[in-house]
Amino acid sequence: MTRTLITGGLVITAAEELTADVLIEDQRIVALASTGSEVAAGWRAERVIDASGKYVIPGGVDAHTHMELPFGGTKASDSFETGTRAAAWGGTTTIVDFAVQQVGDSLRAGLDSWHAKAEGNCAIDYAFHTIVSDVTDEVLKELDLLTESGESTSFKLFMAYPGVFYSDDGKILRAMQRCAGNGGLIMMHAENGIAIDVLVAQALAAGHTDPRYHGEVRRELLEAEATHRAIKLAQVAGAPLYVVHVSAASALAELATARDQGLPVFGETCPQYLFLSTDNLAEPDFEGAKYVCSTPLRPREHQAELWKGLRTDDLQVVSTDHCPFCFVGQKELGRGDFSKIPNGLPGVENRMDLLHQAVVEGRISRRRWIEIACAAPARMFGLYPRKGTIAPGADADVVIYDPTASQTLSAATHHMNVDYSAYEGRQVTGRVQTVLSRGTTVLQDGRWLGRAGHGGFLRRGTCQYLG
Ligand SMILES: NC(=O)NCCC(=O)O
Ligand SMILES: [Zn+2]
Ligand SMILES: [Zn+2]
Repeated sequence: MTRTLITGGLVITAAEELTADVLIEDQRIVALASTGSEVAAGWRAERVIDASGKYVIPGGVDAHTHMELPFGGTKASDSFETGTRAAAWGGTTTIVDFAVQQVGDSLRAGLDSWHAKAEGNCAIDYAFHTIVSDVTDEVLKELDLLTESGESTSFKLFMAYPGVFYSDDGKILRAMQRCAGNGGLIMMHAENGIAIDVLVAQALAAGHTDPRYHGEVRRELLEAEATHRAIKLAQVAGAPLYVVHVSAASALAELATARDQGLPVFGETCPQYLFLSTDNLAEPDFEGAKYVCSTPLRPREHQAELWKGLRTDDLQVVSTDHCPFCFVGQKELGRGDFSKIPNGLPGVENRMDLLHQAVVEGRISRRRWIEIACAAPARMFGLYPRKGTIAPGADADVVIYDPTASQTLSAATHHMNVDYSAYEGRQVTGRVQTVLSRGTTVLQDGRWLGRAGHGGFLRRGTCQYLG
């Protein structure tokens, strides 16, 4: 047995902050005691990490990533190896990626192919949601089996992307009805894709081909309408609902109304919607393509509403929707036709730092930072308290975070396999110093010690916000 002791840091969880020593045995946290207390003074360990002046926080849980996702004739540029390494550099120690069901195939086939991509390649632990592209009687049975076994207890459906991932309302309702009975959680990409495709064709016919039109045709109203419809369908089915990548204030208002009515409706937003805007999409010389994602970036005014939603718990989770495509050779596929720009932004390495910057700026508290980035995603997707907290019995996924270090985010220094940073040149205060993944030090004082294959697949429980 190897004992590790982290001494003297400010331990921050979603529930409390205390200056404490943390005792780890092999892969698990076994005890916490106030620094300087008699109990802590009696602890001995082979390895002692001095965290004085630093924060000791749970490793981040990023519940929305797309490593190697095939999209728009290309595939996301981070593999499970490069993407999970970058995640760890940024203080994230668990990702939940999306296994994709191809139309005509089973969910099983999609999961098998995602296991093959991830197994033996991840630096940190990982789990899978399943993207359901084809709701059939057989697939409905698979929703039961996968939820029961814990292999995948959450299922993403799309109201967008007709002809690719899109499900009509009938299919959505049937999947929701099934999850109402089996405990699975439906995740929704809420945009009216049928209407958007009409607007895309009209924009292109009018010669509007630049990246900024991506934001214009994916109208806020069409996110709000789809969010409203998804909530009503979930209500009819008696099922819980988790709306992914919420970007529009009016979509958030739909969630807030539903939650005020006591409905089991949850929402996620992403750093890009909190820190970037349509100004980025409008950057000249096709640079706006770097910021094409769906739902799209919105005008700056939406950011204050999203921050408010995070403070009031109308939004519970911040995930990255990390789906990187290089500018050269990938985003460029859409020169002359914005609809051919592969959708997605890099960010798995930046989330913890950007949210800490929000702490520095007084937008959220330190505990709320840990709640929305660690504890809530773990609870939402059945991983708590193994992940998302620092407590006896939890996996020793621990980050020593320097809250005073300053850094400049840049593609020149990041570890994601993508040739640009969506936050190029942005100064942030705070930096990950050391990262433990199940007790193993994968990053120490800016030195990479991790290895592909250390990360293991996580079976999950069901959503822990439901009775
Ligand atoms: N979000 C995005 O633009 N790309 C990834 C796929 C999705 O989450 O819809
Ligand atoms: Zn989506
Ligand atoms: Zn996504």
